[in-house]
Amino acid sequence: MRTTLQPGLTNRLTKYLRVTQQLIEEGRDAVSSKELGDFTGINPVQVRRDLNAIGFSGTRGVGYQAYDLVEAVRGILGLRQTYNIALVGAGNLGSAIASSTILPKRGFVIHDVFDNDPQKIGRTVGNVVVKHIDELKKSVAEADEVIGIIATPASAAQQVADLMVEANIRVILNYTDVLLHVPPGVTVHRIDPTAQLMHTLYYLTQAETEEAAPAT
Ligand SMILES: NC(=O)c1ccc[n+]([C@@H]2O[C@H](COP(=O)([O-])OP(=O)(O)OC[C@H]3O[C@@H](n4cnc5c(N)ncnc54)[C@H](O)[C@@H]3O)[C@@H](O)[C@H]2O)c1
Repeated sequence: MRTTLQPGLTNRLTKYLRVTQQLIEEGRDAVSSKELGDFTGINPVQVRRDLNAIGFSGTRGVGYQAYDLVEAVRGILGLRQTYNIALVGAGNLGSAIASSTILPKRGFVIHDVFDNDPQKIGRTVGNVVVKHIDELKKSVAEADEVIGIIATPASAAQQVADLMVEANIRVILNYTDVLLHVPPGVTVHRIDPTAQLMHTLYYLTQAETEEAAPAT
């Protein structure tokens, strides 16, 4: 049975995983807690504490073995080697996502792309032939897709989410600005660049306020 991790720890481990995978792709064998800290914005002391907590240790002066770290974190997070994804919306954004070379490197395969526009069905985006949205349920079951991406206009998002839920998709990445309603057991992640900007601007404003404040 897998140990239940605190959401904060899960979130940080995911960040360490992303950075370490990136460094491996850049040819690195080892990674230090300072680097993990620098690239994630997490204090290196916290990095060491987190990796200790999952039973992973490094070597002084060398750091952590990058491959072993990736495997350890993937194991702790219960990640499979690959995930098949169903993407709905073969427009500008959907085509860009389907053509991404980064996703497959990280084990995320856009296995099926769906649309409802007859002009798009049968066309290829990335390496995938666009299917009609009516085929979603059958295709999702066949390819064991547990992740769905919504890249349709906002007006279609809830309807598409309902189809995904019916098809047993458990994680939905929603690129539209609609707040989706899904039953318990289904997780929705909204990709919202404005939220990221607001988050970043908050820290920028804070730093400026601190600089402007007279020293005590
Ligand atoms: N979060 C972000 O970073 C980000 C960035 C860009 C776009 N977006 C959003 O992503 C969405 C897609 O943007 P785009 O520029 O690719 O739009 P687009 O119009 O180019 O593509 C939308 C596609 O969805 C299809 N579609 C419409 N209704 C459908 C349905 N019911 N079932 C299946 N397919 C359907 C259309 O035929 C079209 O191919 C929009 O909601 C946009 O606001 C988000």
